[in-house]
Amino acid sequence: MTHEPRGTKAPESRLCHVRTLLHPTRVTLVLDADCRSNSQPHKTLPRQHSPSKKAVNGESSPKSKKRRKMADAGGITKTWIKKHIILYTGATRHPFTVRIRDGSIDPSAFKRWLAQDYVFVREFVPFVASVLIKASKQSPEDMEVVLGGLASLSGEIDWFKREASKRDVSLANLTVHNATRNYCRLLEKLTLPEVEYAVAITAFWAIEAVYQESFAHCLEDGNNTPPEFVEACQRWGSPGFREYCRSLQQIANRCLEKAPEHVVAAAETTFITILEHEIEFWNVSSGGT
Ligand SMILES: Cc1ncc(CN)c(N)n1
Repeated sequence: MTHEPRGTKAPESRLCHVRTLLHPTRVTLVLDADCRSNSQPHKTLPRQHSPSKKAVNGESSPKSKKRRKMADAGGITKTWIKKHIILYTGATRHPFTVRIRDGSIDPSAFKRWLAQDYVFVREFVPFVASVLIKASKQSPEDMEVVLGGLASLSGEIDWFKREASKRDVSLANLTVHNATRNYCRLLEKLTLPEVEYAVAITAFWAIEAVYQESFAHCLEDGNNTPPEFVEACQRWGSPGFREYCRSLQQIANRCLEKAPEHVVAAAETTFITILEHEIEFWNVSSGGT
């Protein structure tokens, strides 16, 4: 499957037609007639066109005023979380992680997740490396935050190998599920040099934030997380990882405030697409194909 440059449909018009159906083990996304179905390619890359000078300078259009308001309200990404709260909750409170938290997780579901996420993380490395290259051209501070994330992936890959061997999960000759393959293809597209930094850093933040929120919930008060899964939850649910995600979010907000309208629109579409992919990915872990 290849991803074409994104279409012209505004994210707002798509999202008002999205519903999620909750089921004990999976979250189903339902898109109405004028939205694409789940099986169609995701369109996330910015269209190549020249924005007007006003849009570039972000000066006086009603949209740029709206953006300034969003910045004052705690950042554009925060307003997107609120705007797309159904999808966001679908990704961050998925039955898979909720079951880890309440202790009812099937160990075979955890093993399935482990193997698929190992595949994902290996593909995540070149994506993060591409964000690092883009960050290095923006600011030394951004570069250091992204470099920290990239460096930690080496330990993460080792952790997956150790966990797999502890749990008798073979990482050789894995069957890669469609949801994993599709998500990896999205990462590949987002790795391209022509993807704007604002879009790439927003994607990076969203990917990390879903795991942070999901696994932090498994450690919050009232949890019944079985001891054998606590280490996994701490990997992404720790205060340190939360701080790192906040730094990514601040970088994304800063870039989005300065970006032309078409890049902001592309970043929002990418944010939505990532939430959809995260849900599909959890669904596989919960027993889907
Ligand atoms: C699918 C997925 N999403 C996010 C992460 C966190 N890096 C991950 N490991 N896997």
